[in-house]
Amino acid sequence: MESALTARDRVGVQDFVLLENYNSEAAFIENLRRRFRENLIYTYIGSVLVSMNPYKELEIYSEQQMERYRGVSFYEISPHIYALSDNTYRAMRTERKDQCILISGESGAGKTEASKKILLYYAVTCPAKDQMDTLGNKLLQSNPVLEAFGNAKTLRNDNSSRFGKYMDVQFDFKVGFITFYRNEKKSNKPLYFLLKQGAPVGGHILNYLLEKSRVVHQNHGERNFHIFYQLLEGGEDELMKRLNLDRNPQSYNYLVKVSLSSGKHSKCCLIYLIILSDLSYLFRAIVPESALSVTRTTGRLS
Ligand SMILES: Nc1ncnc2c1ncn2[C@@H]1O[C@H](COP(=O)(O)OP(=O)(O)OP(=O)(O)O)[C@@H](O)[C@H]1O
Repeated sequence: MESALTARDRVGVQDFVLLENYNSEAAFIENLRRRFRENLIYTYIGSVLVSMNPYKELEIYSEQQMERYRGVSFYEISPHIYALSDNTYRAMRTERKDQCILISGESGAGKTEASKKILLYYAVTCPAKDQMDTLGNKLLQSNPVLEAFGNAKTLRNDNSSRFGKYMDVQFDFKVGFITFYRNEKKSNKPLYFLLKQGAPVGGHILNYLLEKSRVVHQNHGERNFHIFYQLLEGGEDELMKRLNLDRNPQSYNYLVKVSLSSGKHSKCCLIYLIILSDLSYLFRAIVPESALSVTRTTGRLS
């Protein structure tokens, strides 16, 4: 198992706990900066992962990288969101307790991307049950739908989530026993329960605090929810005709700069409300329901 840290991994300190000047904000920032210059965007503070948005594609999310982090202890290898994902998964299996990963940060920090990386890690590395082997993929594939209705371009982020998201992934388990033998005699104890499978079998995505006001008002330089533009751009001709829509977003006040008193029509608002009410059914179809859920906090990102 490869666990050696390269010289590059050792730029600065990879855990702020090891920072000599640990109570200096300047030293903290300087360490982040030194690592960031080397495209090392992850640094630990103990079990918390600090992530910096590189705003460019880095070659650190491949399947080979996932393999590197599988089953390896947190501190043996350079900090990574896969390390946190793997650690959380293993804690769930060994402690047999629900786990929670809390992702926080300002707009554009990379929270949504981080959550996708975590899901991708589970989709690729967790054992899969035959009938459910695409669950991780289903959760991932639901993202574009959610983002169409809940994301919009803002001044800080071209794909800003305008709602809070709670997502849980449920894993199956099987209770097993180990019976210990001493001198070929069966001992009464101990009997251990084992979490044997650990395959993702279900999940939920809950949305809350959707910024509904964006439908009728956006700040300068910002846009309405993606779905409006996607509908006008990609909707089939027949649908466009039925909804009496024209393809040019400029025709709609709500898709350019809004003036509520203007005479232009606001059909998109109505369409949005109808589609939004259908969304829960759509998700029920994509994401099957099942048993376990998550609560324990193990880390913070971004
Ligand atoms: N790990 C990463 N690698 C490369 N680019 C990234 C990464 N994380 C984020 N980005 C870039 O930054 C953009 C903003 O990230 P993201 O949408 O995840 O931010 P956010 O914290 O969810 O913002 P908001 O709170 O506004 O929704 C992404 O669209 C992507 O271009």
